[in-house]
Amino acid sequence: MSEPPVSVADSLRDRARAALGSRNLILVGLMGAGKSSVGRLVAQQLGVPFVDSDIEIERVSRMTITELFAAYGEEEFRALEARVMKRLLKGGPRVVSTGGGAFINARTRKHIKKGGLSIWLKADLDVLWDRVNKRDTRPLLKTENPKQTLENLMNARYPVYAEADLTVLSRDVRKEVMADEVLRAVVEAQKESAVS
Ligand SMILES: Nc1ncnc2c1ncn2[C@@H]1O[C@H](COP(=O)(O)OP(=O)(O)O)[C@@H](O)[C@H]1O
Ligand SMILES: O=C(O)C1=C[C@@H](OP(=O)(O)O)[C@@H](O)[C@H](O)C1
Ligand SMILES: [Mg+2]
Repeated sequence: MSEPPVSVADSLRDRARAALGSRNLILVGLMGAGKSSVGRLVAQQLGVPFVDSDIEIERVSRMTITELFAAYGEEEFRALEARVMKRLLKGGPRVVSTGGGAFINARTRKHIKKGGLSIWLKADLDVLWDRVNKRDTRPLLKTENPKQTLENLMNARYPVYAEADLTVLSRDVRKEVMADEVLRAVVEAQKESAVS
């Protein structure tokens, strides 16, 4: 009996799942890049658990990110974030979406590099701004000129995000298209490491 035809989408999913193996896939990048929403779709496609470090931080602290920043400041938030990330990365495979500052913190970055395959969702300022200015849940953008603040963060952080294992351009296309591009990047990375 002949095999049923395998759809292109199924084979991309299967190939990405095989390429990931038991590693975690960790999404990094600036606020608004789509880490939380695209990460969730990628996990569904791969059939592995999804965790978002911000949601996990809010769960363990029983406070919102905004409340944490207001009560304890950014430094304490980063220390908590580092501890939560270390724990989330212990098991695998998982898709882990990080908060935008996680990969910038040296301790957290070390956990991420050790904990799996990192992928930078890279976007330009206008794409990010269009997305983040619709909500006021991001304490770092509560400034007089939040678009300028976002641009300053881009300038400071992009060289660090560039240390991620993989990069995918986050643009104005559907989240499902972005999720497919992430899967494709995972497959391509595996092919390249097999050749070298
Ligand atoms: N590819 C996309 N197309 C349109 N809107 C998007 C896309 N990716 C994310 N968004 C929207 O942009 C906002 C920020 O996305 P989110 O996933 O929270 O980003 P991050 O976690 O990187 O800050 C959300 O409202 C989300 O629905
Ligand atoms: O860039 C940052 O430093 C932050 C990004 C946020 O997550 P998202 O990138 O998911 O918005 C959240 O962790 C916190 O507001 C700080
Ligand atoms: Mg997020």
